[in-house]
Amino acid sequence: MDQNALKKMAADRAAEFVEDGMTLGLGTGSTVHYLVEAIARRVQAEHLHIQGVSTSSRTEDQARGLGITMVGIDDVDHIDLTIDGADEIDQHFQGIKGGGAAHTLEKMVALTSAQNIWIVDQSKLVDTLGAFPLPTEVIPFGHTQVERRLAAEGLNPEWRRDDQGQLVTTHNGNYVLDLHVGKIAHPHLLAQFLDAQTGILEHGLFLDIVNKVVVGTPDGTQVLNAGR
Ligand SMILES: O=C[C@H](O)[C@H](O)[C@H](O)COP(=O)(O)O
Repeated sequence: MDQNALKKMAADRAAEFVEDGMTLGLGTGSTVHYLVEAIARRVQAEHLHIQGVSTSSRTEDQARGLGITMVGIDDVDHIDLTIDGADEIDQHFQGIKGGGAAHTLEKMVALTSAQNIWIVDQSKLVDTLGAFPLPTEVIPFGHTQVERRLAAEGLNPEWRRDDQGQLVTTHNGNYVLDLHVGKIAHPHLLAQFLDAQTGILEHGLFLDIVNKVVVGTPDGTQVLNAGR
């Protein structure tokens, strides 16, 4: 079974957690693409009244195009449930996100949400975080100084570039600095360090956030409860 089939399986299962009347946070990425399709099918078939809050223009455009009502994050007083993908999830349900450079908006939506579900294929489950380079979003002013500071700390920073070699920019017009840190033994300590760095708008460590993980496996979907 290919990876996309597993992503779709997880997305379809997670769409079942959507209830009539909910304000929903919608993440970003290839797995969320299947989720938005699955939610749109339910909205149409069951005449659900839901509204979505997006984490990227990609998701926003797709959801609107499929007939899902979308509202801005500053126009809602709460979000009931956010469903998003992830790049890595460890045994303690801590995660890395931002492979699509959307982690700042995703974290804002996740932290506003009463519940968070992540949808992944089984390859995203790891013992220890860090094989996936940790994304950080860096403001353009002084970005080289930020890179030097992180390099001096041994965090092996590398600017993310597109196929033409241009620096990737985020929704906010900032750059993405990926940290090749290897195994992250103490994610909270690293998060604390990165949170304190002037110039880093946000990093992709999502700690103590997710409530449930829906995993696509060749034997079917698994729903893992994080116990929070
Ligand atoms: O910035 C992107 C997001 O954090 C994605 O949710 C994450 O990269 C997973 O994406 P995908 O479902 O495409 O593997």
